[in-house]
Amino acid sequence: MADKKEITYQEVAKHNKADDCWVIIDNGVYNLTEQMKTHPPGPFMIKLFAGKEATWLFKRVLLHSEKVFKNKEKYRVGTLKRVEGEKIPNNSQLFITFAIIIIALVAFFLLK
Ligand code: HEM
Repeated sequence: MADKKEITYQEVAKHNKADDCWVIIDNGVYNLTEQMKTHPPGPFMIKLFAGKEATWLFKRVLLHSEKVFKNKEKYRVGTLKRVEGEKIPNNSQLFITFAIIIIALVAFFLLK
């Protein structure tokens, strides 16, 4: 079964481009190359996590319905083979920092 295929982080990290984008959500590895092109807020949100861990933000986006959670299984390429002590990059903090700066700028210009 394709689902059982074990994929190392080293392999995921190679798929870090706009035309070849794999992400990690929980223990699954997903090929979101096609979904990135049609992603409602734009490709940027998914591109930021290309070849990386995306679980934290993916689960917190309230606009991600049950359907999105279920549908993602169609894009699953395998299961992540975790290696003890291996650090997997995650750009959630970068996203949050970026969002806070934008919100602060908007608030500044609206309230001044
Ligand atoms: C602030 C960040 C994000 C926003 C506002 C956002 C918003 C959305 C919206 C509105 C949809 C459509 C929902 C629907 O059809 O019911 C969607 C779908 C989806 N999003 Fe996001 N998203 C964000 C980040 C991410 C991230 C980080 C990932 C994974 C790396 C991701 C993966 C997906 C996937 C796989 C779908 C389903 C696409 C499909 O089946 O065609 N999103 N997102």
